[in-house]
Amino acid sequence: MLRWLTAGESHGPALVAILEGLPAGVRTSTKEVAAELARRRLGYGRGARMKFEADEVEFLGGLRHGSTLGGPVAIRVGNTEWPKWERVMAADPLGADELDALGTSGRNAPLTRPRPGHADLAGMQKYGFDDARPVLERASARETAARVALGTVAKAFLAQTVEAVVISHVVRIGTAAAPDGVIPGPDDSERVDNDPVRCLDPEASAAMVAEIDAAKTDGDTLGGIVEVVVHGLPPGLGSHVHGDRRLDARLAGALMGIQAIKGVEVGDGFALAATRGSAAHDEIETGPDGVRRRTGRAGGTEGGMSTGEALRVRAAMKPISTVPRALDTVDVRSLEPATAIAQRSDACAVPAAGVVAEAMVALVLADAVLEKFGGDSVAETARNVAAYRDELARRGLA
Ligand SMILES: Cc1cc2nc3c(=O)[nH]c(=O)nc-3n(C[C@H](O)[C@H](O)[C@H](O)COP(=O)(O)O)c2cc1C
Ligand SMILES: C=C(O[C@@H]1CC(C(=O)O)=C[C@@H](OP(=O)(O)O)[C@H]1O)C(=O)O
Repeated sequence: MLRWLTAGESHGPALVAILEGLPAGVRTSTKEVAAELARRRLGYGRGARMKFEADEVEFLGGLRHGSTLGGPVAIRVGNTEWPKWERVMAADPLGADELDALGTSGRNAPLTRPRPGHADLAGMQKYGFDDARPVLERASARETAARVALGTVAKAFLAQTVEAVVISHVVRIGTAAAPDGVIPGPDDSERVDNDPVRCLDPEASAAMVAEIDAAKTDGDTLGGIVEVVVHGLPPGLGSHVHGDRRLDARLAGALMGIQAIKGVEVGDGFALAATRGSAAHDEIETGPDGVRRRTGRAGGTEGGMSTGEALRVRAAMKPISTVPRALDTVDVRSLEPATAIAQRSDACAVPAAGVVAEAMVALVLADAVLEKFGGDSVAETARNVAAYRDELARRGLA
């Protein structure tokens, strides 16, 4: 239904992202994408590059006068670092003089001391490189800017069809955790973004900032956990009929596809494993809004389908792998023990990972909405959504 693809290197001229399969009439703009990209750059613990680099957004196709045309949407996110890397990352072969001028030091120095936890060593083994540069350029989470650009369009589609709102917050950085049960509402986005670590609980936020400061002082890095919450989804997105159509499986795959994400939890997932069924499942009752779950432990999916309750998924991020107090490694040329590459880096990027996770969840949900409701225009999709909701109401089920 909906397909997406990104291309580009961390220090190349630009990232390019394509979204194919979106109906006509989704209202969005360069300004809206730029605002989402700005959210991704924020967060206490990000490295120097976030300050001096800007994201240059340009729609290359699929959008006219602020409305999608039904064709592939193509977005370019320019890397303002490019002038410094023009030679090192040149697409075309360099002449002998240019190669001489470039040399093998500074930015062009071969990176032969792979970082534990990054893609360096496995990438060098797999692709036959003896330099980590060609690997890290694409493994870098710079690529997540392209995903967030597409996620902005997916979010607009969700808002304009099913009227769903996607929001995220940070629930853990290192050992500092937000209290359980603090879940952002649909209007809390600004409040979350105004916090330095995008955490809703002020005390936990202060503890997270202190933990980042301590890690930096020790030349160390941190990971954590983000939670994405989606309000307003209809029941019945995804399906129980086959594993690869399950909404929870599709969300987990998309979140695990983000750099450094090593665990995904739907609702109270892992905690539920330790409780009895009577205390784990969300009992069903009728009320003014039709048939509803009394609690939200399942995180808004049952049987691989959305339940119509708030969707809640968590993603666990491992600590940043460029550890300033460099870790032990091996120099792949000499095979002698060495310390790993440790250039400038983020100390903690969990707040940014939350924004990226929102984008991935929005893309999966936009795909699931199109699968269920179809439509070649936003108006058509919205009509189909309204007809489904009317039918659920007629049956007393919504
Ligand atoms: C938003 C974001 C920013 C990141 N920044 C850095 C960084 O500055 N330095 C670093 O070594 N890793 C950083 N990472 C993590 C690496 O991209 C990631 O650890 C690496 O790709 C290997 O992860 P993997 O084992 O999941 O592939 C970042 C990840 C994300 C999501
Ligand atoms: C550039 C971004 O993140 C980068 C992700 C990243 C990594 O290894 O994943 C390493 C760092 O890049 P550099 O080594 O050039 O400083 C981050 O700055 C970004 O998020 O826009």
